[in-house]
Amino acid sequence: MNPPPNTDQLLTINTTLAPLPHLTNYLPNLQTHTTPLQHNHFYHPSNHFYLSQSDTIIHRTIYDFTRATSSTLAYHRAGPRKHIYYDPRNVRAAIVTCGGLCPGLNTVIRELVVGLWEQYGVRDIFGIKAGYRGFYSMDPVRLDAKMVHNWHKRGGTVLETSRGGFDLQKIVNAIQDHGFNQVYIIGGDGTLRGAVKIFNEIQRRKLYVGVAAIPKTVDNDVGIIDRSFGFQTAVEKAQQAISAAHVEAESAPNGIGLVKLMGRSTGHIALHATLSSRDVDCCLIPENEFYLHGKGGLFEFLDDRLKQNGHAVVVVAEGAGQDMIPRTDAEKQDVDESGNPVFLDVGVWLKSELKKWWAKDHKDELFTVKYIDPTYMIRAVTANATDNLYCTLLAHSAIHGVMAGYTGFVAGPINGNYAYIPMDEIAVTKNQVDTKDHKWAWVRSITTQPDFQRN
Ligand SMILES: Nc1ncnc2c1ncn2[C@@H]1O[C@H](COP(=O)(O)OP(=O)(O)O)[C@@H](O)[C@H]1O
Ligand SMILES: O=P(O)(O)OC[C@H]1O[C@](O)(COP(=O)(O)O)[C@@H](O)[C@@H]1O
Ligand SMILES: [Mg+2]
Repeated sequence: MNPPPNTDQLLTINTTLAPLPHLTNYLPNLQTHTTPLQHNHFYHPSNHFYLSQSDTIIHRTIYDFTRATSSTLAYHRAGPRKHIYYDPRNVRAAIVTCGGLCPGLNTVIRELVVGLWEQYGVRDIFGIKAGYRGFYSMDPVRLDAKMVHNWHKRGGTVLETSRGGFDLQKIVNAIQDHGFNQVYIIGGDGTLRGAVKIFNEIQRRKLYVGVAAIPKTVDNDVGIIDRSFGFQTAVEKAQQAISAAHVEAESAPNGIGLVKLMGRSTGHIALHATLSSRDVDCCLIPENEFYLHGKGGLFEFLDDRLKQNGHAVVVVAEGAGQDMIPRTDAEKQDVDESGNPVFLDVGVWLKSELKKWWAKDHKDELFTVKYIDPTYMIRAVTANATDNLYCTLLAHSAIHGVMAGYTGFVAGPINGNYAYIPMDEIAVTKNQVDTKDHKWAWVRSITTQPDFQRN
């Protein structure tokens, strides 16, 4: 074992500040204005109220003190700046939501509108209908603070959303034609990849247009940030499905409760719902391949569990086990309008495999599988209190950043503080469950499920 470090030992951390794009990078003569917050009688700006270029957040906070040096990236802190690069009277802001639903979408829209309206006095705020395609195929909808007043109490997105329809030239032409000079894009990994292209094209055309994105992913699959908004709400809802599955399973001889949860390529919802519920016997996620038959397989484990407890609960993330489900060549090629692979229903397949297994091996014993698929129920809800507050802080962070002239960034929390992260950096990240870390070990220890490593 390594000896503990001396108390006088020094750890040097080399910090590199991630470059944050600014409008003046390509429009050097832009005029600045004093922020209207300075004269807003609800705010009493003190010395530490405004942030400056040098306020940063360090990304990595965990270090081995026995190493003499280490390194990390730092990001600019989100928050109001004293000098802004827009005259609020001339701001024309556009807000768009893209991709699948997520609890809190309406809160983010509401807070963007109210923040622009109340804090900066912006009066020209527009909603783009139905995702990216709405820029060029539909009229923008004028929004005001009164109109969005209670939107946070509604699930979904009042602006509507869609997949596909990304046409870069048409979108940027529409931004120019409508005279938008601030664009707020709310969406997940696909949306962020599109937002990077929009930002690059805006830069290429040297347009006076600030672009900010707010990461939306119920799957929590975007990297760098602590977690995505709506994720906690979804986990909370998922637990209701697990509880129901548990009740059904407990109330039948050899009862299996099977719950399928969202998670296209990551199992965060399944993992967190499993850890919080404690009723789950086996959690199957895309990051950890599993198999059904033979030694160390799912059925051997369930056989034991049914003998011990008389029932079992299995949670499966939608992207898990996809390689095992038989599919036609056409199904293998199937993608949605955004180009995401279309999955077959792992829950339906698993239910049928469970029944086949039982019929073959335990013919005469009673057996029940109750399959619960709460897919859209966990995301088509309003955000809980924590997520609502989080959405507000994200929206306000985005506004302050755009007003300060920053562009091509994503607003998000890093180690509990809000930061501006370059869009192109976050668009290529992926937050997956680390099956080597403590959290997954904890899942394994409370479920005692197999590791599915054939050996
Ligand atoms: N690589 C990409 N380049 C440009 N646009 C993209 C890209 N991937 C997805 N999009 C667009 O982003 C929007 C949302 O993407 P999607 O994958 O459906 O949802 P999400 O953003 O929630 O992951 C769609 O309009 C889609 O066409
Ligand atoms: O049926 P839809 O609307 O395409 O949504 C299903 C997908 O949406 C998700 O919840 C999240 O997708 P995005 O974050 O990419 O929008 C996935 O887990 C799921 O596969
Ligand atoms: Mg996605």
